[in-house]
Amino acid sequence: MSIMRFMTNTDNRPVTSTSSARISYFATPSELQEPLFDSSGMSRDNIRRHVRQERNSLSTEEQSQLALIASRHMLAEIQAQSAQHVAVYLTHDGELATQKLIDALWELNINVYLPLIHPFCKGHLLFVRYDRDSVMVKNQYGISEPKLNVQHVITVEQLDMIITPMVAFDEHGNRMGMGGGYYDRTLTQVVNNKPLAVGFAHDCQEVSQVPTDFWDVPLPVIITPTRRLAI
Ligand SMILES: Nc1nc2c(c(=O)[nH]1)N(C=O)[C@@H](CNc1ccc(C(=O)N[C@@H](CCC(=O)O)C(=O)O)cc1)CN2
Ligand SMILES: Nc1ncnc2c1ncn2[C@@H]1O[C@H](COP(=O)(O)OP(=O)(O)OP(=O)(O)O)[C@@H](O)[C@H]1O
Repeated sequence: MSIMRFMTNTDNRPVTSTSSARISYFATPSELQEPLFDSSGMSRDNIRRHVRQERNSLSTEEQSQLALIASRHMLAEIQAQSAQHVAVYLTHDGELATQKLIDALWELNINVYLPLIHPFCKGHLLFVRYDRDSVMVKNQYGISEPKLNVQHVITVEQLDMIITPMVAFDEHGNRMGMGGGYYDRTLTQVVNNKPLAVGFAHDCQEVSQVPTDFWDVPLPVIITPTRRLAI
Protein backbone atom coordinates (compact mmCIF):
# COMPACT_ATOMS: atom_id res chain seq x y z
CA MET A 1 0.00 0.00 0.00
CA SER A 2 1.52 3.35 -0.98
CA ILE A 3 1.49 6.31 1.33
CA MET A 4 -0.10 9.48 0.06
CA ARG A 5 1.46 12.80 0.93
CA PHE A 6 -0.67 15.15 2.97
CA MET A 7 -1.78 18.13 0.92
CA THR A 8 -2.31 21.17 3.08
CA ASN A 9 -4.73 23.74 1.78
CA THR A 10 -6.78 25.77 4.20
CA ASP A 11 -8.41 28.05 1.58
CA ASN A 12 -12.08 27.98 0.69
CA ARG A 13 -13.34 25.69 3.36
CA PRO A 14 -16.97 25.17 2.34
CA VAL A 15 -18.30 25.72 5.86
CA THR A 16 -17.79 28.51 8.39
CA SER A 17 -14.98 27.42 10.65
CA THR A 18 -14.66 28.88 14.13
CA SER A 19 -12.21 26.44 15.65
CA SER A 20 -8.48 26.38 16.00
CA ALA A 21 -8.36 22.94 14.37
CA ARG A 22 -5.54 22.51 11.89
CA ILE A 23 -7.03 20.90 8.85
CA SER A 24 -5.01 19.17 6.17
CA TYR A 25 -6.98 18.42 3.06
CA PHE A 26 -6.20 15.16 1.30
CA ALA A 27 -8.57 16.22 -1.43
CA THR A 28 -8.82 19.78 -2.77
CA PRO A 29 -11.73 21.68 -1.24
CA SER A 30 -13.70 21.60 -4.49
CA GLU A 31 -13.74 17.83 -4.16
CA LEU A 32 -15.20 17.98 -0.67
CA GLN A 33 -18.78 16.92 -0.88
CA GLU A 34 -21.75 18.10 1.06
CA PRO A 35 -22.24 21.23 3.18
CA LEU A 36 -21.92 20.56 6.91
CA PHE A 37 -25.02 19.09 8.55
CA ASP A 38 -26.58 21.64 10.92
CA SER A 39 -27.16 19.72 14.15
CA SER A 40 -27.93 22.73 16.35
CA GLY A 41 -30.86 22.13 18.65
CA MET A 42 -30.98 18.41 17.87
CA SER A 43 -30.88 15.75 20.59
CA ARG A 44 -28.03 13.23 20.71
CA ASP A 45 -30.43 10.48 19.71
CA ASN A 46 -31.68 12.37 16.67
CA ILE A 47 -28.15 13.23 15.53
CA ARG A 48 -27.16 9.59 16.00
CA ARG A 49 -30.15 8.37 14.00
CA HIS A 50 -29.55 10.87 11.17
CA VAL A 51 -25.82 10.15 10.80
CA ARG A 52 -26.25 6.38 11.00
CA GLN A 53 -28.75 6.63 8.14
CA GLU A 54 -26.37 8.82 6.11
CA ARG A 55 -23.38 6.52 6.41
CA ASN A 56 -25.50 3.44 5.71
CA SER A 57 -26.77 5.01 2.49
CA LEU A 58 -23.30 4.92 0.88
CA SER A 59 -23.11 2.21 -1.79
CA THR A 60 -20.84 -0.81 -1.34
CA GLU A 61 -18.58 0.58 -4.06
CA GLU A 62 -18.37 4.02 -2.38
CA GLN A 63 -17.73 2.36 0.98
CA SER A 64 -14.85 0.37 -0.37
CA GLN A 65 -13.21 3.22 -2.33
CA LEU A 66 -13.49 5.64 0.60
CA ALA A 67 -12.10 3.03 2.98
CA LEU A 68 -9.10 2.46 0.72
CA ILE A 69 -8.29 6.19 0.54
CA ALA A 70 -8.82 6.76 4.28
CA SER A 71 -6.76 3.67 5.15
CA ARG A 72 -3.78 5.13 3.30
CA HIS A 73 -4.05 8.30 5.36
CA MET A 74 -4.41 6.33 8.58
CA LEU A 75 -1.42 4.18 7.74
CA ALA A 76 0.64 7.32 7.17
CA GLU A 77 -0.49 8.58 10.60
CA ILE A 78 0.45 5.29 12.26
CA GLN A 79 3.87 5.30 10.63
CA ALA A 80 4.46 8.98 11.47
CA GLN A 81 3.79 8.09 15.13
CA SER A 82 5.98 4.95 14.89
CA ALA A 83 3.06 3.15 16.54
CA GLN A 84 3.66 -0.55 17.16
CA HIS A 85 0.52 -1.43 19.15
CA VAL A 86 -2.63 -0.16 17.49
CA ALA A 87 -6.26 -0.73 18.49
CA VAL A 88 -8.63 -0.86 15.54
CA TYR A 89 -12.31 -1.86 15.27
CA LEU A 90 -14.19 -4.23 12.99
CA THR A 91 -16.64 -2.38 10.79
CA HIS A 92 -20.26 -2.32 11.91
CA ASP A 93 -23.35 -0.38 10.80
CA GLY A 94 -21.78 1.52 7.87
CA GLU A 95 -18.63 2.61 9.74
CA LEU A 96 -15.58 3.46 7.65
CA ALA A 97 -14.21 0.00 6.86
CA THR A 98 -10.97 -1.08 8.50
CA GLN A 99 -10.11 -4.46 6.96
CA LYS A 100 -7.70 -3.05 4.35
CA LEU A 101 -5.93 -1.11 7.07
CA ILE A 102 -5.74 -4.20 9.28
CA ASP A 103 -4.27 -6.22 6.38
CA ALA A 104 -1.62 -3.52 5.85
CA LEU A 105 -0.75 -3.48 9.57
CA TRP A 106 -0.41 -7.27 9.62
CA GLU A 107 1.81 -7.04 6.55
CA LEU A 108 4.03 -4.51 8.37
CA ASN A 109 4.13 -6.62 11.56
CA ILE A 110 2.42 -3.87 13.54
CA ASN A 111 0.41 -5.40 16.40
CA VAL A 112 -3.35 -5.06 15.99
CA TYR A 113 -5.89 -5.13 18.85
CA LEU A 114 -9.68 -5.11 18.87
CA PRO A 115 -12.16 -3.92 21.50
CA LEU A 116 -13.90 -6.63 23.48
CA ILE A 117 -16.87 -5.87 25.68
CA HIS A 118 -15.73 -6.50 29.25
CA PRO A 119 -17.42 -9.66 30.58
CA PHE A 120 -17.86 -8.30 34.14
CA CYS A 121 -17.22 -4.56 34.13
CA LYS A 122 -20.34 -3.08 32.55
CA GLY A 123 -19.73 -0.33 30.00
CA HIS A 124 -15.99 -1.02 29.78
CA LEU A 125 -13.82 -2.41 27.00
CA LEU A 126 -10.80 -4.68 26.99
CA PHE A 127 -8.35 -4.59 24.09
CA VAL A 128 -7.27 -7.99 22.79
CA ARG A 129 -4.67 -8.92 20.21
CA TYR A 130 -6.06 -9.71 16.77
CA ASP A 131 -4.12 -11.98 14.41
CA ARG A 132 -4.98 -13.73 11.16
CA ASP A 133 -5.75 -16.91 13.12
CA SER A 134 -7.60 -15.39 16.10
CA VAL A 135 -10.67 -17.31 17.20
CA MET A 136 -13.61 -14.92 16.90
CA VAL A 137 -16.96 -14.79 18.66
CA LYS A 138 -19.89 -12.40 18.22
CA ASN A 139 -20.72 -9.97 21.02
CA GLN A 140 -24.21 -8.90 22.08
CA TYR A 141 -24.35 -6.37 19.19
CA GLY A 142 -23.38 -8.93 16.56
CA ILE A 143 -19.83 -7.54 16.20
CA SER A 144 -17.03 -10.13 15.99
CA GLU A 145 -14.42 -9.93 18.71
CA PRO A 146 -11.47 -12.20 19.59
CA LYS A 147 -12.32 -14.92 22.10
CA LEU A 148 -11.07 -13.72 25.49
CA ASN A 149 -7.63 -15.02 26.36
CA VAL A 150 -6.02 -13.06 29.21
CA GLN A 151 -2.58 -13.57 27.66
CA HIS A 152 -3.71 -11.54 24.63
CA VAL A 153 -5.06 -8.57 26.59
CA ILE A 154 -3.17 -5.25 26.40
CA THR A 155 -3.73 -2.35 28.81
CA VAL A 156 -4.77 1.03 27.44
CA GLU A 157 -1.47 2.56 28.55
CA GLN A 158 0.49 -0.06 26.58
CA LEU A 159 -1.30 0.89 23.35
CA ASP A 160 0.31 3.52 21.11
CA MET A 161 -2.83 4.42 19.22
CA ILE A 162 -6.57 3.82 19.48
CA ILE A 163 -8.38 4.15 16.18
CA THR A 164 -11.72 5.23 17.52
CA PRO A 165 -15.03 4.48 15.86
CA MET A 166 -17.75 7.07 16.16
CA VAL A 167 -21.14 7.99 14.85
CA ALA A 168 -20.82 11.78 14.70
CA PHE A 169 -18.02 14.30 15.22
CA ASP A 170 -17.48 18.03 14.98
CA GLU A 171 -14.52 20.24 14.15
CA HIS A 172 -13.67 20.61 17.85
CA GLY A 173 -12.94 16.87 18.07
CA ASN A 174 -16.11 16.12 20.01
CA ARG A 175 -17.42 12.66 19.23
CA MET A 176 -20.56 10.67 19.78
CA GLY A 177 -20.58 6.89 19.59
CA MET A 178 -23.17 4.14 19.47
CA GLY A 179 -24.42 5.09 22.93
CA GLY A 180 -22.77 2.65 25.33
CA GLY A 181 -20.13 5.05 26.68
CA TYR A 182 -17.50 2.34 26.03
CA TYR A 183 -14.95 4.57 24.30
CA ASP A 184 -15.72 7.48 26.65
CA ARG A 185 -14.61 5.29 29.55
CA THR A 186 -11.56 4.12 27.61
CA LEU A 187 -10.46 7.63 26.63
CA THR A 188 -10.50 8.86 30.24
CA GLN A 189 -7.45 6.57 30.70
CA VAL A 190 -5.38 8.47 28.10
CA VAL A 191 -2.53 10.53 29.58
CA ASN A 192 -0.67 13.11 27.46
CA ASN A 193 -1.99 11.57 24.25
CA LYS A 194 -0.59 8.13 25.15
CA PRO A 195 -2.17 6.28 23.50
CA LEU A 196 -3.08 8.73 20.73
CA ALA A 197 -6.81 8.49 20.04
CA VAL A 198 -7.48 9.01 16.34
CA GLY A 199 -11.06 9.18 15.11
CA PHE A 200 -11.80 7.43 11.82
CA ALA A 201 -15.02 8.30 10.03
CA HIS A 202 -16.73 9.23 6.79
CA ASP A 203 -16.97 12.93 5.93
CA CYS A 204 -20.77 12.66 6.08
CA GLN A 205 -20.45 11.94 9.82
CA GLU A 206 -19.29 15.49 10.57
CA VAL A 207 -21.98 17.72 12.07
CA SER A 208 -21.88 21.40 13.05
CA GLN A 209 -21.86 20.61 16.77
CA VAL A 210 -21.92 17.46 18.88
CA PRO A 211 -23.68 18.13 22.20
CA THR A 212 -21.20 17.23 24.93
CA ASP A 213 -21.45 15.93 28.48
CA PHE A 214 -18.85 16.08 31.25
CA TRP A 215 -17.59 12.58 30.48
CA ASP A 216 -16.91 13.21 26.79
CA VAL A 217 -13.21 13.30 25.89
CA PRO A 218 -12.48 15.18 22.64
CA LEU A 219 -10.30 13.50 20.05
CA PRO A 220 -6.97 15.17 19.23
CA VAL A 221 -6.93 13.86 15.64
CA ILE A 222 -9.66 12.81 13.24
CA ILE A 223 -9.04 11.24 9.84
CA THR A 224 -11.66 11.06 7.09
CA PRO A 225 -11.22 10.13 3.43
CA THR A 226 -10.64 13.81 2.59
CA ARG A 227 -9.17 15.43 5.68
CA ARG A 228 -6.97 15.22 8.74
CA LEU A 229 -8.22 17.38 11.61
CA ALA A 230 -5.74 18.10 14.38
CA ILE A 231 -7.39 19.78 17.33
N1 LIG B 1 -17.10 -1.47 15.21
C1 LIG B 1 -17.35 -1.10 16.46
N2 LIG B 1 -17.04 -1.92 17.46
C2 LIG B 1 -17.32 -1.53 18.73
C3 LIG B 1 -17.92 -0.28 19.00
C4 LIG B 1 -18.24 0.56 17.91
O1 LIG B 1 -18.75 1.68 18.04
N3 LIG B 1 -17.94 0.11 16.67
N4 LIG B 1 -18.19 0.06 20.30
C5 LIG B 1 -18.28 1.36 20.74
O2 LIG B 1 -18.75 1.64 21.79
C6 LIG B 1 -18.35 -1.04 21.26
C7 LIG B 1 -19.71 -1.67 21.05
N5 LIG B 1 -20.74 -0.71 21.24
C8 LIG B 1 -21.96 -0.76 20.57
C9 LIG B 1 -23.05 -0.15 21.14
C10 LIG B 1 -24.29 -0.26 20.53
C11 LIG B 1 -24.43 -0.95 19.35
C12 LIG B 1 -25.76 -1.12 18.69
O3 LIG B 1 -25.84 -1.55 17.56
N6 LIG B 1 -26.85 -0.81 19.35
C13 LIG B 1 -28.15 -1.03 18.81
C14 LIG B 1 -29.07 -1.41 19.94
C15 LIG B 1 -28.74 -2.76 20.44
C16 LIG B 1 -29.44 -3.14 21.72
O4 LIG B 1 -30.26 -2.36 22.23
O5 LIG B 1 -29.17 -4.22 22.22
C17 LIG B 1 -28.65 0.15 18.07
O6 LIG B 1 -28.31 1.28 18.48
O7 LIG B 1 -29.33 -0.03 17.06
C18 LIG B 1 -23.32 -1.51 18.76
C19 LIG B 1 -22.09 -1.42 19.37
C20 LIG B 1 -17.23 -2.03 21.09
N7 LIG B 1 -17.07 -2.41 19.73
N1 LIG C 1 -16.37 8.24 31.85
C1 LIG C 1 -17.59 7.82 32.18
N2 LIG C 1 -17.87 7.48 33.46
C2 LIG C 1 -19.10 7.06 33.79
N3 LIG C 1 -20.14 6.94 32.94
C3 LIG C 1 -19.93 7.27 31.66
C4 LIG C 1 -18.65 7.72 31.23
N4 LIG C 1 -18.74 7.95 29.92
C5 LIG C 1 -19.99 7.66 29.54
N5 LIG C 1 -20.73 7.26 30.58
C6 LIG C 1 -22.14 6.82 30.54
O1 LIG C 1 -22.36 6.14 29.32
C7 LIG C 1 -23.59 6.57 28.73
C8 LIG C 1 -23.46 6.65 27.23
O2 LIG C 1 -22.61 7.74 26.89
P1 LIG C 1 -22.60 8.37 25.44
O3 LIG C 1 -23.97 8.54 24.89
O4 LIG C 1 -21.70 9.60 25.46
O5 LIG C 1 -21.85 7.19 24.64
P2 LIG C 1 -21.19 7.22 23.23
O6 LIG C 1 -20.08 8.21 23.14
O7 LIG C 1 -22.26 7.43 22.23
O8 LIG C 1 -20.66 5.73 23.13
P3 LIG C 1 -19.20 5.11 22.92
O9 LIG C 1 -18.25 5.92 23.74
O10 LIG C 1 -19.36 3.71 23.38
O11 LIG C 1 -18.89 5.17 21.49
C9 LIG C 1 -23.92 7.92 29.34
O12 LIG C 1 -25.30 7.99 29.60
C10 LIG C 1 -23.11 7.96 30.63
O13 LIG C 1 -23.97 7.71 31.70
